[in-house]
Amino acid sequence: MAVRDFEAAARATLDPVHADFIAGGAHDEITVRANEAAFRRLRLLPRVLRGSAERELGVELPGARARMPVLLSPTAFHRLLVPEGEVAAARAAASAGALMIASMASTVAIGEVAEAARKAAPDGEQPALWFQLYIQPDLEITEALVRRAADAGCQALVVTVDSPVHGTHERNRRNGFHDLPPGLRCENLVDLRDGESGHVRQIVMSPEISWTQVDWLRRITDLPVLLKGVLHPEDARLAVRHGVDGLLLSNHGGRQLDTVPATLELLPEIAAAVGGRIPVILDGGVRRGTDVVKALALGASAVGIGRPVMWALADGGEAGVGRLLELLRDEVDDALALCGATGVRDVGPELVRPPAPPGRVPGSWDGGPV
Ligand SMILES: Cc1cc2nc3c(=O)[nH]c(=O)nc-3n(C[C@H](O)[C@H](O)[C@H](O)COP(=O)(O)O)c2cc1C
Ligand SMILES: O=C(O)C(=O)c1ccccc1
Repeated sequence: MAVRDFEAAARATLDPVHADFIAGGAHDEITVRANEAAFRRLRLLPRVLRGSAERELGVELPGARARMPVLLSPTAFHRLLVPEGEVAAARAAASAGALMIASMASTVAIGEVAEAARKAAPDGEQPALWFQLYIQPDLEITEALVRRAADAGCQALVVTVDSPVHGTHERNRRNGFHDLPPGLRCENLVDLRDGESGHVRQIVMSPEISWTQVDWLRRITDLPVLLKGVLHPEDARLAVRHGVDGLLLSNHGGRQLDTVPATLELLPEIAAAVGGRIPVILDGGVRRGTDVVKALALGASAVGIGRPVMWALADGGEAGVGRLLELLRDEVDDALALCGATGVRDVGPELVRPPAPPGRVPGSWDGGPV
């Protein structure tokens, strides 16, 4: 079993329009492919004779602790895939001790998602749950959303900043997929402010959102604030200066600006810009335990997965996501053991190498006299 088996299984059952919604990216999908390709290119160079009987897989993140370094990046519209929607993902995450970032564009209200997570978590464990936010130009609406997330018990806000406009997904355009089908809606946006019961607002993506609103958000909430979608090292430095509590280094799975670099390629530069002052979490193209170890080695505190969660949900609901997380947990543990590492904090850049250049390998025997 591998993550790619979940994709194949999901494709066998999913409406092809929904499969395209999940798989698709912006325009030519160059960045979609680049994310996975960057992991495939990089090589691991293990240490030997220095491991331990068990690996420490737990991570401390702003406001939350998780039992594994793989978290669920925010993804919209889970009820397209299974009737329980986000509740199924939240239960599986809480049982596995994985952090879930609930999407603002969730088809179950954040209060219900949090309640499901609490019930599924082992006794005495607080489920790790963050809320993803698109700052709305109407700050009263934004504040009401923040209050809903805080009241639900979310431990941090993840502000997605790579979406000043909607990404152009040509597959959706070709398929005529523009909205949720009747009966499903963005439940977090129901009955916000305008009183009219049952009224659902549209999520507004606005190019006018700036650091001013990020500063404002930091003033109106005590929750840690992370930014998702910072790619430029200069913006990473600005984020630190604005008192942001963490970065989710993400290109939205190649769904916003096409042709941006793979997140793994940017990681060393972003980690250097941040200089350990705040955690950097990476997502985009993570499909194997070895991918997780590569990202950790290059400076990530944890990694996120997007599409794999959608495939696992489509394939088997809560149980499917449970199997996916168990698989990745085992793969990470295995890769760390094979690297001679005692845990997620025991890996550094010395464990990765670029592939050898094509042609003759330096230092190898060239066929001449020995
Ligand atoms: C179907 C789908 C829906 C998504 N919805 C959201 C969302 O609501 N908010 C958000 O910030 N990112 C969203 N993303 C981006 C993910 O959070 C994440 O950055 C990306 O999927 C990671 O790449 P991966 O799919 O290769 O793991 C979505 C991605 C997919 C595939
Ligand atoms: O598809 C996406 O990537 C995404 O971020 C999104 C946001 C809002 C509604 C639906 C999808």
